[in-house]
Amino acid sequence: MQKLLTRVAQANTLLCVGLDPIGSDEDVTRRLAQVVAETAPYAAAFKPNLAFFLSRANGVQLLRQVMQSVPEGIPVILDGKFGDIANTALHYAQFAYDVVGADAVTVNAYMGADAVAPFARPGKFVFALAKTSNQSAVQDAVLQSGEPVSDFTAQLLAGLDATHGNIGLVAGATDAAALGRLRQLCPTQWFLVPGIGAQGGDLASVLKAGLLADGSGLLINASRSIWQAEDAGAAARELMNEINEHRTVIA
Ligand SMILES: O=c1ccn([C@@H]2O[C@H](COP(=O)(O)O)[C@@H](O)[C@H]2O)c(=O)[nH]1
Repeated sequence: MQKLLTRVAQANTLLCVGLDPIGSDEDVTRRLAQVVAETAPYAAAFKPNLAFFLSRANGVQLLRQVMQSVPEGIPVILDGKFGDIANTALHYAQFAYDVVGADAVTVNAYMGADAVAPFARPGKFVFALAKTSNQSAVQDAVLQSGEPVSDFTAQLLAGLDATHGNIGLVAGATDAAALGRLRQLCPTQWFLVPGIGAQGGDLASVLKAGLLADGSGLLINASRSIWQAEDAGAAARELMNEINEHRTVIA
């Protein structure tokens, strides 16, 4: 969290650059280096999605190469959506932190607190899925108590953050109303927000619903819209500026 806060303050950005590489091994190696170098000045964080690396024979090697190319001081969130019993989760955590060297991970909170806790190592950070950006998200299901699963999960994650101090939420940009409810339930935690760009989330509504009073608290992710842009640096800069315009209005 300290690394993220320092980066956000120094570079004045809430943009998370998603790395979902597609193409031949040769193209991907070159494009990854290019996208990281061109977007780094505008990135509060990078988010490589593990699936796009594991689908290649040299995936873990490529991921470690990416880690080395990220400039010092920019946090890397490994988007693995890990979720298993604690004994197994411990091994996923070792992979993410010790093998890859990530600063943070995404975790699936579906299996409960003990599945999240192994990732909450001191000095590391966890973004746990609370409300995903896909249309058929099961977190919209309503419990007998009358609250949606997403809100129940958010309360679980607020409790975990009170214990560990390093738990944030994943909240999709495609449902700003739900994101606003999560903000009520988790008034200080950081949210990682995918769904802007290719998935059509509305940036203004998301920022209005989720920004903290000091204009922080959200990491806005964009993957395909940057990866596929002719000029990745320009795409990142434009999105960062758009986010900052809204931050100025809201703060
Ligand atoms: O609810 C979620 C959780 C994670 N993701 C991931 O974020 C990026 C989004 O990519 P775009 O190209 O910007 O749509 C991708 O890695 C997803 O797996 C998500 O979209 N929604």
